Amino acid sequence: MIQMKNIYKKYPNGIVALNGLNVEIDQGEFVYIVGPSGAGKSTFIKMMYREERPSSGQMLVDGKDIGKLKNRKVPFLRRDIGVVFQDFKLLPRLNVYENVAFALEVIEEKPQIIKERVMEVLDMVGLKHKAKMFPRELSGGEQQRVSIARSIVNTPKIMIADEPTGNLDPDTSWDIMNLFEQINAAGTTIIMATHNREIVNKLRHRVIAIEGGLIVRDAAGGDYGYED
Ligand SMILES: Nc1ncnc2c1ncn2[C@@H]1O[C@H](COP(=O)(O)OP(=O)(O)OP(=O)(O)O)[C@@H](O)[C@H]1O
Repeated sequence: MIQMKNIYKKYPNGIVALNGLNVEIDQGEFVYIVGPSGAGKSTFIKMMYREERPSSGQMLVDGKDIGKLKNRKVPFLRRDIGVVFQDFKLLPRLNVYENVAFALEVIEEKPQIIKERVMEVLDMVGLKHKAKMFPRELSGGEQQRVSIARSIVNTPKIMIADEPTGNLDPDTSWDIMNLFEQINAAGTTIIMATHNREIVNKLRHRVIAIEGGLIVRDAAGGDYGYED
C-alpha cells in the first residue's frame, strides 16, 4: 500500500535528508523506523503524509503518487492517514471532545455520527470521563491518548507516529504502545519512528533502520540495534 521508489530529498538549505530510498510497506504491517539523530527518520515519515515532497522519486500510497498531489487534494489524503506526534499538537482552546470531533467536523460528518464516534474512540483510549477537560488539565500520557483518539476517529488505513513516546515516562509509554498494538490488531498499518530501544526490542515488529538518508537494515521482528 506504501511504496517509495528512489526517494531523494534535498532541503532548500542544501541538506540531503533522503538519498535514494526504496521500500514497500503492506496493509496491516507494524513498522518501526529507527536510526541516529539526523538520519532522516522524520523526513521519511513526512513524505508519507505529504508534509514534505520528494525532490525526486515516487511516493506511492495505494498506487497514487502523492508527491504529485495538488495541495488542495492533500486534505483528502489525510483522511486516510492518522498522524501522532511527540508533542501531541492538541488545540489548547478546545476540550478533549472538541479536539477529537474536529477531524470529523472538517469533513462535514453528520452531528449524530460525530457524537457517537468521538465517544467511542474516547472510550477506547480510556478518556470518556475526561471529555470536557482541556489539554492543559491532562497529563502527558492523557494528552497523547487524546491525540491517538483524534488520529483514529475517521478510521484511517494508515497511522503514522513520530516519536510518540518521546515525552512520556516508561510506564505511560507502555500504555500508549498497548493502544498502538490494539489499533494495529484491528488492521491499521502503523509506521512509527522511535528512539525507544526497550519498546522495539520487546514488542517485536519489522524494523527499518535509516542512516545518512538510506535504509541500512530492514528486518521482520528485528531489534533496535543501537546503543544510544
Ligand atoms: N525543514 C528542514 N529544512 C532543512 N533541513 C532539514 C529540515 N528538516 C530536517 N532537516 C535536516 O535533514 C536531516 C534529517 O533530519 P530528520 O529530522 O529527518 O532526522 P531524524 O532522523 O528524524 O532525526 P531525530 O532523530 O533527531 O529526530 C538533518 O540533517 C536535518 O538537519
